[in-house]
Amino acid sequence: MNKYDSAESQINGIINHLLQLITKLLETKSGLCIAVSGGKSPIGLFDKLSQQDIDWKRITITLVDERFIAIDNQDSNENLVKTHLLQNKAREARFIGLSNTNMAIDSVVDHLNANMPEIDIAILGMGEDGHTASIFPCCNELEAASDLSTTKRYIITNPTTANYQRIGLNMSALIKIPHLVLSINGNKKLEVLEKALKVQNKQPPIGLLLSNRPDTKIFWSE
Ligand SMILES: O=C1O[C@H](COP(=O)(O)O)[C@@H](O)[C@H](O)[C@H]1O
Repeated sequence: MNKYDSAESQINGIINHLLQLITKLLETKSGLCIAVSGGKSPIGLFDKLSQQDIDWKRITITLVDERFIAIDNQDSNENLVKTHLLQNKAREARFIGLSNTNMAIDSVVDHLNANMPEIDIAILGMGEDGHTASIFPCCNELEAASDLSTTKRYIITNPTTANYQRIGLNMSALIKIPHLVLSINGNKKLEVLEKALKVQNKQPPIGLLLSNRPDTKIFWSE
């Protein structure tokens, strides 16, 4: 785990890692798909990442998860990404969102499962309950969302401790993404993460992810 003494140095650490990784991957691939998390934590990272000299025309940005709400809603992860990441130099990136409230949620998920590109890099977050993406320890869908044998990638979850119905990548899809970055802040989340690193079961979801992907690059600051 990379621990930093300020959020600014943590962001710089993640950016350096991403710049090296993206440059290397673009030597052999014509384009890359990067899935990012929403919530409140990634705002500073998005603002800084948007200013980097990256060949953004070759980058597709998508989300690891989304709330099933209109995209102009303040709580929409798409809204957050459009406001903070798809700005400055990153305006040239392509974006694929996950929510479309003009369609029934099942049809949206079917469409995503049939059409979404493979993801090369995911920037994950974690809640204080150990959820990652929209796989919440409290949700009734936890067992299905944690089934590592499923070939479907996108699922619906209904968290009981957070608002909104969600659409997101399931655990099987998350652990197959070649490059995983986990960014977390605060002592409470550090405590949850350190406990989760010792478990092998589905509780909390971040524990299942990290036990399957010990190569995940973790960045923390208070
Ligand atoms: O609901 C969500 O929560 C997690 C963590 O969010 P944060 O505000 O505590 O950083 C986030 O990673 C996920 O994408 C989001 O939809």
